[in-house]
Amino acid sequence: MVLRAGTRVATTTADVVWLDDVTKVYAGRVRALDGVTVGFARGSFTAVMGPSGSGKSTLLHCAAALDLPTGGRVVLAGQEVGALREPKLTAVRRRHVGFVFQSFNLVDALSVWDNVLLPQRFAGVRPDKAWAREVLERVGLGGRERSRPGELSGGQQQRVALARALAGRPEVIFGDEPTGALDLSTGREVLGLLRGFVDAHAATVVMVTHDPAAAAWADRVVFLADGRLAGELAAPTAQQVAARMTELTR
Ligand SMILES: Nc1ncnc2c1ncn2[C@@H]1O[C@H](COP(=O)(O)OP(=O)(O)OP(=O)(O)O)[C@@H](O)[C@H]1O
Repeated sequence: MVLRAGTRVATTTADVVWLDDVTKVYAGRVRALDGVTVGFARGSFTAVMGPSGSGKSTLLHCAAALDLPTGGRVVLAGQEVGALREPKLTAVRRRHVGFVFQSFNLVDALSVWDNVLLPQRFAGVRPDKAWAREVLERVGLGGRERSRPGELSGGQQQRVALARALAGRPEVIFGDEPTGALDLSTGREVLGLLRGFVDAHAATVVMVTHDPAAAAWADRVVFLADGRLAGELAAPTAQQVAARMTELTR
């Protein structure tokens, strides 16, 4: 099948994101991903784990259309990413993807409310303010709309980032160590919120983490080793995940 820019691809599965034999080579020699085929179904919560340097961030970046693969295909929200060029690529990302990073990445000069609506404004879409308000309520920040990020705790800032990721009703939310900078109980709250949005709103979450306890909140854990898929676990427990990680790092 020849795919043109903007072509919508009919996949046979309910996958919101699909990587088909994806390879990513950096600087012509570092094979960060090597023939990875994996899909992320609508309404699912997936954790991506693997030893340091195994390709987790690269997978996330390729899946989120932040980077293009060297080989293979990435289909995001029905669009073949590799067939798109800027500014269409950015438009697809802004419209269909939400991000939650370890470092929150909020704009300090803006209020909580303006941070939450920022991606939609960048995307040039009319913000759904009623939904944004509801999302802020759900993450426990109703009434803090006028606060600045610097006035909030780390956990509250990550909840703002979560509200921002959800406010545009993205097809998929990517988390890059979203609890990495949080203490245990605050991290649990954020994971519980992500889990709640998957269960109640059929949100789709793909999260890179090093923490087996965080991965245990997911429906499935996908393991990477040396840029290749190294198995997966459904309905994982933290103990199972930790045991698998020990095998992979041996
Ligand atoms: N921009 C880049 N240029 C060159 N090599 C890169 C680049 N980004 C990543 N790599 C290399 O690709 C491989 C995979 O890196 P990646 O960051 O995806 O792994 P990771 O599993 O996320 O690692 P970590 O757990 O340490 O964050 C590593 O060997 C890394 O050094």
